[in-house]
Amino acid sequence: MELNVEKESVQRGERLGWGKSFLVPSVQEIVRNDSQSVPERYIQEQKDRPLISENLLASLEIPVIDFSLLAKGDEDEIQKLDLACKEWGFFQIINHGVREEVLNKMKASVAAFFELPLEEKNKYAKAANEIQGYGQNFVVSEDQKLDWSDMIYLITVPPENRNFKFWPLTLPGFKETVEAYSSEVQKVAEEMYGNLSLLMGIDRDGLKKLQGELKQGIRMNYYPVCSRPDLVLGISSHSDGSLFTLLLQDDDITGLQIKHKETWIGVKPIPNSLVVNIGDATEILSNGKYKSIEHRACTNEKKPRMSVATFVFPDDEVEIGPLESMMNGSYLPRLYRNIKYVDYIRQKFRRKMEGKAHTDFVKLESK
Ligand SMILES: O=C(O)CCC(=O)C(=O)O
Ligand SMILES: [Fe+2]
Repeated sequence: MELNVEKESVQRGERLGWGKSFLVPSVQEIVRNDSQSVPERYIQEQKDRPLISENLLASLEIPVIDFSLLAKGDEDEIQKLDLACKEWGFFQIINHGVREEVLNKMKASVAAFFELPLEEKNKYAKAANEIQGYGQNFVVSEDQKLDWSDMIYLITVPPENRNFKFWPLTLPGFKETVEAYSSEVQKVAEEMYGNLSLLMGIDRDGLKKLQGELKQGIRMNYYPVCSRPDLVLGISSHSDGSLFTLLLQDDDITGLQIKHKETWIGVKPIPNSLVVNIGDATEILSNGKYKSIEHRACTNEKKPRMSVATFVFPDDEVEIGPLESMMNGSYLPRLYRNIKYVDYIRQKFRRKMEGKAHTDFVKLESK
């Protein structure tokens, strides 16, 4: 119902953008002013609180894929990728080709941005009706619990979609570094796109032909220290709306947790690797074979954590739906309806981040 109303207004030619979010205070600033107290709005309901004290099944580790083997067409590695996407929806990639120097510069640039005084960062603040810029997204009501993090989100590919009013251009090297990182990560994304095509039974360039070139947005997350990491979440449980996401994280802090077989598992970083996770769009294209997995980020008392999430997604106007090759009569019936990508994303941004509620929205009733 709601979606139809929105479609009509798009037809009337209104530019709605991807979504809106209430403006909220900087958590970094809250901690700077008072490092001990945790305001009520950040204290999660009991059921959502992280299990900090548990060992989080540390022995269970997500798969590791050697990306250089995929690029060579190594059959065993492609099978490993299939299993990683199917059973886990999350894996770490090594030998991905993004230069170590670029990874380090990217981390340094993100750190330098968040170190800027608040007045300076606020020059790049997002407006309530935009998703790009410095601030927080997915805040859709006044009484919703808030995440213990700040972020800056920038659309990076295609380059003509960059909106430099949100880029801290006065920060030395920031633009060059983000551009270099964006283009090296995009190559990894292209390789992944090709492999996903093969895994879904179409030609290597099949997804590109069907869905067009990959778009890209980079979300830089900053999680300040928290005196009560047992009460808050850095990012609430959610799945990504992307085709897939490539995450760069600090080497020495385990903050990311994924829900695997109903249990939260911590993702221990492998230095210089990237974490890849399947997004909602791939879940829909694959007719549910590869699921977008719920994940969240936890905080700690000792050290702020940063992460860089690169989301790759199709064009707004592309219709996503299960590929023909992923449906097969009564054996593999269609499980999701088709939806224009921009409509999917708009409904996603209209709700708070809430586990898998978003893919359920396009799921068909029948099992
Ligand atoms: O910081 C992390 O580990 C997770 C970030 C994330 O899930 C996101 O930005 O969508
Ligand atoms: Fe995410």
